[in-house]
Amino acid sequence: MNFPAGPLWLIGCGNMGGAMLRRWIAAGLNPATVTVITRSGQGAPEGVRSLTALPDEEAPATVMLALKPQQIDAAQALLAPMRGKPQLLLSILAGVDYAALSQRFAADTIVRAMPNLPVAIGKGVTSLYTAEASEEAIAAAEAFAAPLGHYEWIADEAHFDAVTALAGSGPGFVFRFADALARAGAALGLPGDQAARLAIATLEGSAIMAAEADVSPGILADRVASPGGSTREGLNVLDRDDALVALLTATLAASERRNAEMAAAAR
Ligand SMILES: NC(=O)C1=CN([C@@H]2O[C@H](COP(=O)(O)OP(=O)(O)OC[C@H]3O[C@@H](n4cnc5c(N)ncnc54)[C@H](OP(=O)(O)O)[C@@H]3O)[C@@H](O)[C@H]2O)C=CC1
Ligand SMILES: O=C(O)[C@@H]1CCC=N1
Repeated sequence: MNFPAGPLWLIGCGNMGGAMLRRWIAAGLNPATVTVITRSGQGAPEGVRSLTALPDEEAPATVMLALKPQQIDAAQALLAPMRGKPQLLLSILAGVDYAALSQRFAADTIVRAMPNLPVAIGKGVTSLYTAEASEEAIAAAEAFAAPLGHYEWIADEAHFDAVTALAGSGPGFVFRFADALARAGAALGLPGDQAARLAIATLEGSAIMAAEADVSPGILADRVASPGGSTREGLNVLDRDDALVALLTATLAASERRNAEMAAAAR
């Protein structure tokens, strides 16, 4: 799939915008078609023009908003003098909804995109939502999403905050789990560095196996647990009163709530 024709402007290029842009360039996007605009002029990959104000000699085909949700008004002020309107405006701002975006920004099509950090290695998850789009605009959004890893359209925007909690924030929770697994191993007496290596390699193999399996992770967990063996004893701790499910439900609910607060602040 080819990238849509440029120019592409990124407003903000930090942890997430930078990860996406680096991946796009690795997948063949011509860096000469990209302009990054930030306050500091820092963070753009090599070969990409980096500015602190809008370029006045070109009109962008695509604009991606990659600053913080709390900076949406600054983005609106920054883009106000833009010539014409882009064909596609992508927003990765957590929480900020389609209505808040369309009130502030003119574009032929606005698409909310919620990536996660493994986009950096082409193994991310990107959720997409738009209220209205032509086939051409959908193809353009997918051309940007495809090199990042798995992507899905979310039919109902009301689910977007939950999707953001599960997949957008998800790597944060998984990294924390990896750390906790290692610390638990160290608490049993393993050297810390060895426990960390074993925990990460175990997560890597298990995630790849779950992705390739034709049965659910629940069934795979049962396959690890030999009858009367030690895994079942450990699973009993996670399963007692649905302890792990309850913990993760509370975790996602807290994130979802914060997304809703950020959405309300942007309205
Ligand atoms: N981190 C993640 O895993 C994910 C983040 N997101 C979303 O991505 C967005 C960015 O998050 P993240 O990359 O983590 O944040 P960072 O703080 O790493 O990056 C923010 C970027 O915005 C720039 N910026 C801030 N203010 C302005 C401004 N007024 N004009 C232009 N640029 C500005 C900053 O540069 P400077 O300070 O130089 O202006 C920086 O490049 C957020 O909306 C977040 O919800 C979505 C999914 C996952
Ligand atoms: O923490 C945040 O607000 C963003 C949203 C998803 C991941 N990071």
